[in-house]
Amino acid sequence: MTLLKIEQVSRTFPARLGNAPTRALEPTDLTIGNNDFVTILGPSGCGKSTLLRIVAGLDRPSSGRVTLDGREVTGPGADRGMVFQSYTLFPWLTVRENIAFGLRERGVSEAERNKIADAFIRQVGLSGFENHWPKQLSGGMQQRTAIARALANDPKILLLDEPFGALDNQTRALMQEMLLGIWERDQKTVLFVTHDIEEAIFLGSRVIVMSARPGRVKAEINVDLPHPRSYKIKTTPEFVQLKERLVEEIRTEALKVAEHA
Ligand SMILES: Nc1ncnc2c1ncn2[C@@H]1O[C@H](COP(=O)(O)OP(=O)(O)OP(=O)(O)O)[C@@H](O)[C@H]1O
Repeated sequence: MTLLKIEQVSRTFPARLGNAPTRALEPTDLTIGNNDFVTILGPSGCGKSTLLRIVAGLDRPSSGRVTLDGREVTGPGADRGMVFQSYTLFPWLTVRENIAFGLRERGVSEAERNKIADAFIRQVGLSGFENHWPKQLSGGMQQRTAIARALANDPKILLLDEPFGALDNQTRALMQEMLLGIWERDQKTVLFVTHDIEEAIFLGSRVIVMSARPGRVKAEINVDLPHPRSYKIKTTPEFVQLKERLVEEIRTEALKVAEHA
């Protein structure tokens, strides 16, 4: 069943300070089904974040429309859970309070929201850190908290914009496994932006490759690797073959960017 529909969505940023307008996104179509895990891969500046921000309702398209569960997106809403690359926790709230923030806004009782928050704290492996402040956490732990905060609102779709981009490789690999484990268990719908090819394949059921700016969908590749996936899958011939194909696709686009730089 279709959950998210992106129809002919484009974005041009208006001219500023004598600069020409920036065409960030060509008219783009994308359909995401319930429980899909879709990864969007593309060279720097191809409009990945722009597309995600439009789906989140943080920006408006210049043309086209986005519908979530049949309703047009016109602004932010609790039906979409967002996680960014930069750490966005509220510094004045503890881990538990950060995770329970949306529930508090919705008027859920303290006992109930603590119960829900603690369940997500366990899921993301943060037991024992409930009462820590964000500044006491590593980058990986902050992102675990941000993911738990997004999940605690039980959104229809999770929107993740390079959530592991600032983490070291070891932490990043562990976070990928954690997120995939949650998806495999709870069957959430996820739209995940990355420029890391391995990450896009390991996590995704489908990889969307975007072209160089102005971005458009250049290729859609199904990832038919079995679940549950462990990190060991990254060295299988099937994985390596997919990786080689995507390296070629991305390289072509990156070269176009370099030629115009
Ligand atoms: N608010 C804005 N005003 C003007 N131009 C913008 C704005 N936001 C983005 N752009 C431009 O639109 C293009 C696409 O940007 P976007 O951040 O969506 O790319 P991206 O694919 O997410 O890049 P990266 O992988 O480097 O994060 C870029 O050329 C960027 O400079």
